[in-house]
Amino acid sequence: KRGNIYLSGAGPSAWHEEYPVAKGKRQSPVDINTNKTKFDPKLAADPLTIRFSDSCCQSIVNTGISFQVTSNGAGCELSGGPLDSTYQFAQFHAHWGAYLKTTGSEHTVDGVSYPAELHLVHWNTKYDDFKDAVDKPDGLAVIAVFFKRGKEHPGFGKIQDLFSKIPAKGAKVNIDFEFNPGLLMPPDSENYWTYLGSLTTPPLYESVTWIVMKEPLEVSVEQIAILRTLLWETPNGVSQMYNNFRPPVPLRDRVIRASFG
Ligand SMILES: NS(=O)(=O)c1cccc(F)c1
Ligand SMILES: [Zn+2]
Repeated sequence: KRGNIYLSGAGPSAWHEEYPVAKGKRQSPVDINTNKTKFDPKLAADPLTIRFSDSCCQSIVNTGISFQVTSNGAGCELSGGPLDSTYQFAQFHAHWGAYLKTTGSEHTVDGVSYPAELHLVHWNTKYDDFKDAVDKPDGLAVIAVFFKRGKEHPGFGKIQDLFSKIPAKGAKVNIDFEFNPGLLMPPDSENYWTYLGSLTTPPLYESVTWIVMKEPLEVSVEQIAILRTLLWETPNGVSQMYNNFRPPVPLRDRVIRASFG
């Protein structure tokens, strides 16, 4: 189906036809070449403040390109570090690869992919709401957390238990248990890279301050597989959802800063 932005036409490499900004100066994701990142003591001096709450996740929806846990943002705010304003939590979703493949994440580190990447999306409260913020240069802040195969993550498993209830694009269910997205942060969330980028899906607005956690979060190999039990439409009909990631694009005239030395 035309609707699948990763599988219709030539996929991400064709997005520029409809969204010329795809070839812009601050696109995402990028490869994080750790030989070229620059430690910024200012980031260490003003630590990132990440606040989540037990009651901030209302529902989960199949967006047709990922799952999305949506929040009213109550008590979930992000400030400090590279941010000059307070950003409010809006949603989290993820991107992942195919069975037995190592690809799946959007950002890479020294050319290496992780099997999946979680995005926790926040909007700048200087704007009225997410929709107003989404296309402004300082509109969004997204925390990216790499998933790595390892021990099971029961917290994320609670969210994955809902996947069977959202089998198709547009399907949505309420989350009637307490879930604190803080569970999805890696043990050490002080070490991160940050740079100015964009949404990684159309419309690719250049509105995101990226905060990429250095430490991955461990989830089990089964949990990586369960991501692929979500379904999406493809040119050959409904099938398992995977490879919903944009590969890295040129860094252009940007330096990725590190909060650690
Ligand atoms: N994948 S992402 O850059 O986090 C993203 C894409 C589209 C909308 C949004 F709020 C976040
Ligand atoms: Zn994303």
